[in-house]
This record gives sequence, structure tokens and C-alpha cells, in this order.
Amino acid sequence: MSNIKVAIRVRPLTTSEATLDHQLTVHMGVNNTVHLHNPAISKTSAKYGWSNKRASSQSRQFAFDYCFPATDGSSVSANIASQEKVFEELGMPVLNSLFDGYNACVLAYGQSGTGKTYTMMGTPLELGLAPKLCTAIFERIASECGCSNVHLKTKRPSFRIEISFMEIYNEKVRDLLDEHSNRDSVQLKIREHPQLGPYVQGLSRHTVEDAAAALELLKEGVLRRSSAATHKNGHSSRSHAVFTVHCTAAWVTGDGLPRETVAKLHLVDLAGSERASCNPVSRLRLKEGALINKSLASLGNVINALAEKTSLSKGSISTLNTSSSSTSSINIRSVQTTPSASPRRSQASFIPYRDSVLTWLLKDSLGGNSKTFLVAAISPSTHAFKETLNTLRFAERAKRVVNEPVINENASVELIHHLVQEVTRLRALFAQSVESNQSNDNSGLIPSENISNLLGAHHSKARELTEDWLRKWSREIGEATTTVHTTPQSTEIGIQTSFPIIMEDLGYVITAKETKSANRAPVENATSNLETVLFHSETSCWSDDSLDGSYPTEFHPTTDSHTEYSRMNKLMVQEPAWIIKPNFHIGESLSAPFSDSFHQQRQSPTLPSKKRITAKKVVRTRPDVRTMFENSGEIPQSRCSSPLSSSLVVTSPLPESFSERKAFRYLPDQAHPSSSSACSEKLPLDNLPSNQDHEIAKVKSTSHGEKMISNDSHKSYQESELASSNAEFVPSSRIGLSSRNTCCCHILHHGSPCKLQNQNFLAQIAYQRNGYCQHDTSYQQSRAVRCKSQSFDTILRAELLAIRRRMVARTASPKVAASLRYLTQWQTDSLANSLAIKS
Ligand SMILES: Nc1ncnc2c1ncn2[C@@H]1O[C@H](COP(=O)(O)OP(=O)(O)OP(=O)(O)O)[C@@H](O)[C@H]1O
Repeated sequence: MSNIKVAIRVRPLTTSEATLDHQLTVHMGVNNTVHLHNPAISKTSAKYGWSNKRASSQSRQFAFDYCFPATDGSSVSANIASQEKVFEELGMPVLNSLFDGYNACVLAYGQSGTGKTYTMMGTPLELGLAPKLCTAIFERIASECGCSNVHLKTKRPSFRIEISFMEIYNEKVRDLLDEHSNRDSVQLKIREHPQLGPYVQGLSRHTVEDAAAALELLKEGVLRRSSAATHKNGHSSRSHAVFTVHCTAAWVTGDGLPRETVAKLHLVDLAGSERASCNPVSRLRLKEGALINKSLASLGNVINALAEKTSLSKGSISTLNTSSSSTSSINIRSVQTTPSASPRRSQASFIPYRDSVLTWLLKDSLGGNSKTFLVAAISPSTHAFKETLNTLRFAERAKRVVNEPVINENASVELIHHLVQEVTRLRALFAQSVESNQSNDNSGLIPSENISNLLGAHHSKARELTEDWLRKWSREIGEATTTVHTTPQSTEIGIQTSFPIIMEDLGYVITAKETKSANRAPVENATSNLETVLFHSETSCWSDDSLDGSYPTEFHPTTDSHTEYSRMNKLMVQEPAWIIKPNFHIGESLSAPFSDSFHQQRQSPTLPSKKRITAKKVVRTRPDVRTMFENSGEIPQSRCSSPLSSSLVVTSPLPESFSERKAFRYLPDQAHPSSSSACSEKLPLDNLPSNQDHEIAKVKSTSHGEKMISNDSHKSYQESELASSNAEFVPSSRIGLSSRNTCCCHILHHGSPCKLQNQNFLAQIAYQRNGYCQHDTSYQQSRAVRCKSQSFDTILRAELLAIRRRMVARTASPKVAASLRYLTQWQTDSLANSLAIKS
């Protein structure tokens, strides 16, 4: 049970009000009290010597849960509650409720022009609750995905966020996210689901993967919303707007049980109440105003009825308490059906939700399953005294409304939990039964076969439902995105680590990729699937953003491309393998045998070292990069890596003239201060392109004390590099980033598209471990990734440990070890330690 929480927000006097010398009527006291008095009346009573009665009837004091003042009474602009403060005090509890699985609702109520829209939507410079919440939701998702044990969720949850946005204009519901809808189009109907409550039939729901997408939808809807100039507000909302965020969270608990919560958040910006006496600009405005007032009156009636109901139930409880002190055996039912109380109660128990579209739709939020917050917006001006008093009275009544929020668990998940409990109970019963069989005491016990049958049935039902749920959840998330792939369902997690090495006069960037398959039984077998390692190593690579991931026709490695492709898919599912072409030997660093499976697969235990890569054909490289090479007379010997990770990578050794110094022009001196001394020793940075400043400017400090260059900055850096005529060699994003010792994480899922938050999550982990991470944007764009989230936790943790181990293994070659100084600190340390151990 929780009461509606009420906040009062006072807007500052407008410029015209201040110019016209409007007096202030509202003052905030201690403990969230609001004092309202009418200075005009006080003055008049003093002047004519009236009794204080009239003046005091115009002076009231209220207490609320939150107060957001606009003035301290002495100056207009001082002490104004900022949008940030409102978000912190109201937005954060709302956010917490949503992530705990509760429905939540924020209603902005008040006279026209008092700041409802300002509070809910804000302005471009001062964002309101809705945009701030959109951003915060995705930040929370990223953080929940990034750390364990949040809200007792022992496995990291995965989320689905959907958005809908509607307005109630003249008692008609309209979808604000449907570009074809307009005020004259067919109105949407409200229906009521026995369990889920009222909903709008045919209202579009949009799955969003990041805050930007959510904000875009919000903006779109706000632009479509009906508004007009009125005498009170130049941009007055003529409809009630309801922005809804549906948040579904799914995770697997420590004991392997699925959990799924489905919560929704309504952000309601009501149209402003207005006096009918105020001259309407047109007949249309008059009609709009009348319907707005009508629906607000219905809202008032619902609030009144609910407040009354609360008072009555409190009365019942106090009656019960008094009676029970005298008669201990009295029961609640008998008190509630006391004849004298019943007519009033039955009247009060009827809540006129259906009197208006607004109240019907908000049924859950008003006296139902929701944690509701009401923001009553008021004007401090004497001229609005009456409306302000009405608003405060309304808010005071709303405070008495009691809601009954519950965590909204998915029904089938609840059933699974119930079955599992039942299985535990039956097991105990079974043990008891067996014991008593042994002692030949069968009195009162159910025969053990019966229990065993029931146990078996329950167990298999629970397992079946869990599997269904896992399938449904991953499919649902897959369906949420637009790209659909028909390749077999398989889930992999890959980690890519890149670092430069120098062999003779050639610089290479080594990109080591590891991909694991976890497609089967993601929960139970995740750990064992870790052994299914698909290791892919290759030399320097240019990622070709223009490649869409389709198999290039020119690709002629030793095996037929299609066979290769299907083999890859198969391998991902079934067996560990090394994907290294015989003609793709890049030096002893990667020739070291890494696993037994490698020997089995390749037969030749070691690859010849220091052999240059010779590819049969030049595959597509970025046209600009190619042109650049052609101009300089150097055609890169490129090859295309197998479509291991769905994102095709065009690889190439660095060209002959790509000298050491040039190769390391892009080293992370600025990005990784720890490695800067090592770099600058050997690689003077005097030849850095002038636009490096641009890049450096965008290097962001992070909480880890290290610096990270955003993708954007890198992109623009790269673009400016391309534009620069004296550029001799233009690295693609991958090479550029690779030379920064990045560790990129890919989650690969053949068959369904990517969920950004999961990538964020992995990238975040990678960053934490490696000090730097890259978002593979081309990958995000071109290919779909979806991983069954419940396997992330186990796989990734082991993955990160494994990559560390493997990095150590690579130090078998002193040449590679020499390149370690360019790796980030933790890598360097662990590898150096291992070298020391080996020597
Ligand atoms: N707390 C505040 N601080 C600064 N300016 C505010 C505040 N509240 C409202 N305003 C300004 O007051 C004007 C009216 O606000 P707004 O449009 O939000 O009112 P409203 O209650 O939504 O009106 P209506 O019901 O007519 O749509 C806007 O210019 C807004 O920027």
C-alpha cells in the first residue's frame, strides 16, 4: 500500500506579471509546507478594519511530500527549484520503481500556464522529467548490465524498453507516434484486460534500444501534440498527453530460475484547467476548454471518491481496533458489513473511472497497481489565487489516495516458481515416504510412487516452461529489431584484441579474435561451452564499413567460400577450431600452438614464422584507402577474413613502405598516458597530423582516471585525415583503433539482431578490464547481434579470464613480448609477469 505522493511546484512570476507588479501569494515553509495567502484581501481587511475572519479564509496552509519553490518570498528568481532537483527527487524514485518491477505514474496537474509541460517535457535547454527519465533508463540498463548483484539479480538482466505516446484530445485517443494519425482520424478505443487493466487498442509500441531513439520518439510525439495559443499561455497544451515506457526485465536467478518483470511508467502531462469566463480565442478553443475541464472534473471526482474510500477504510480499521479491544473474537467481515456503514461505503466504493477517457485509462495509476506521483503546478501570482487554492485542495485530496502497487511478474514465470516450490515440497515428502517405507510405518503417508509421479510431472513441466520462456524471451528480443537473418540460431561471444608488433622493418597489427559458441542451453551449459573456442588470428586489418557482411565474390581462400561459411557456422556450434589459412602466416607470435584442437585441425603443429602473407586476390578495401595506396604505388595485399563474426573484415599486411614510425603515428600516446613514455622514446611525434589537436580535444576523461576516445571523435579524426592532402597512409577505423590496443567485444548471434545495451555492457566490461574499448559501430549497423542474456554473466567472466591467459601464452615469442609495451597496463603487467616466470 502506498499513498499517492504529491509535489507542489511553483513557477516564477512571468515577466509580464512581474512588470504588472503582481504580488506573491505562495510561500514555502519548513517540512514541505505551502502557505497561501491573498495579500490583496489582507490589505483590504486592514484598510476597512474587517475582522480577520475574511482574511484568514483567504489564507491556508498545506503540507505535501515535496515542494519545489520558485521564490523565497523576497526575490522572484532566488531559490528556484531546478529541473535537476525535480528529477532527483521525483525522477529517481520513479526510475527505481520501474526497475524494481512496479508500475509508476507521474501526473502533472494545474491551471493553464503554470508549468506542467515545463516540468514533464521541459525546454531544449532545461530538460524535463520525460527526457531525463529516458536517458536515465538507458544509463541504468547499462549499469545493471555492467555489474552483478543489482537488486538481488544474481545474473545480469536483459531489458526490453518499449514506448508509446498518445494524447486525449476532446475525449478522443490519438496515437502521437503514428505519422498518419491526425485529429480527424478514427479514434482509438480503450479496452480493459481482466489482469492487465485498461489499455488502448491499436496504440503503437516502439521498441527502443537507446536513449537517443527514445528521445526522438518523445520529440516526434510532442511535435504532433495539439497545442494552441490561449490568453494564459502562448503555447498551451490542448490535450492530455500520456507518454508510456514499458520496461521488461528478464534474468535468471542464482538458483537457475527465470525471472521476468513487466512494468510500465506513465508520464502524464494534463491539459491545463481554465476559467470558462476567460475570453476564448475561438469557438474551437471554447469547446476544447469545456472538454478539458470536464475530464479534469472527472479526475477530481475519481480522486474525491478514492480519498473518501481511504477515509472510510481507515474508519473501519479504527472501529475494528476499538471493537477488538472489547471483543477479541470479532472478525473484519462483520465490521465491514455493519448496516449503518454500508450505504455510504457502497457509494464510496464506486469509483467513476468510466466518466472520462482520462480516468478510465489511468485507472491503474489512481487507486490501483502503481506508484503514483502527482506534481501540482501553481502560479504564485495574486491574480491566480483562486485557481491556486483549487489546485492545492485537489493535491491535498490526492495525497489521501492509497494505491496498491505490486511487482509485476510474468504469469508463466510465476507458475515456474510455483512448480519449483512444489517440487521441493514433494521431494521432502518423498524422502519422508521412503524413510517410513523402510521403517514400515505407512500411516497417513501418500505412497512414494504417487509422490514420485507427481514430482516427475512437476519437474518436467517446470523445465519445459523454463525452456519455453528462454526461447520466447530470446525470440522476443530478436523480433524487436528490424533486421532479420535466416541463418541458424547460434549465439557466440567474441572478444577481439589488437596490438601492434614490429618484425624487421614491418609493422603489423595483430588482431586476435576469440569467439565462443553458447547457443545451446545457455544457462546450464554456458560454462561447458566455454571450452568450445573458436580462435581466429590475423594480421593487420582494415575494417570495411561499406561491406554489408555479405560474402564477397572475390573471396578465394584455400577452401571454397560457401563451404567455409557453412563450416564456420557448424564450428561455432560444434567444435573448437583454428581459422587460419595456410597462406596466412604472420609470424611466430601466432604460430605458437595454442591448443590441441589446433594440431588436430591443421595437422601442421607450427606455422612457418616470419612468412609474409600472400593472398590470392585483393578483396575490397575501402575505396578511399585503396586509391590512396594506388596513388602511392602500393597495392595492399588484402584478404578477407572468413565471416566468422558476421562483420567482414578486410585484412592486409601493412604495405612495404609503412615504416615503423608511420605505423605508430597512431599510437595511443594521448589515449594511454601510461604508454606514452615508451612510445615517445622511439617514435617522435613531430609528424603527427595537425588535426590531432582535434582528436585530443575529444579525448574524454573517465572515472577510471584513464582516457577514452569516443568513436565519434575517432571518426571525425579519420575523416579529417582523409581530407588532408598530405596524408600518406590513411588507416581505417580498425587499424587506427587497433593501434590503440583496443579490446573490442562482439556479441554475435546468427539469426537475430543486436541489442545495444548488451553491446554497451560488453564494451563496458572491456573498458574496465582494458582501459579502452571500442564500439564496433560498423558491426552494430551491419549485423545483428543478440545473445541470450542469461549466458552473458558466466561466459563473459570466464572469457575475460581466458583472454588474459591466452595473452600470457603469446609471450612465448620475445618479439611479440617486445610489442607489449604498447599494450595497456594490465596486459603489460600480466604478460611481463608471465615472461619473468618463464625465464
Ligand atoms: N518552474 C519554472 N521555471 C521557469 N519557467 C517556467 C517554470 N514553469 C513554467 N515556466 C514557463 O512558463 C510558461 C508556461 O509553462 P507551461 O507551458 O509548461 O505551462 P502549462 O501548465 O503546461 O500550460 P498549459 O496547460 O496551457 O499547457 C513556459 O514559458 C515555461 O517555460
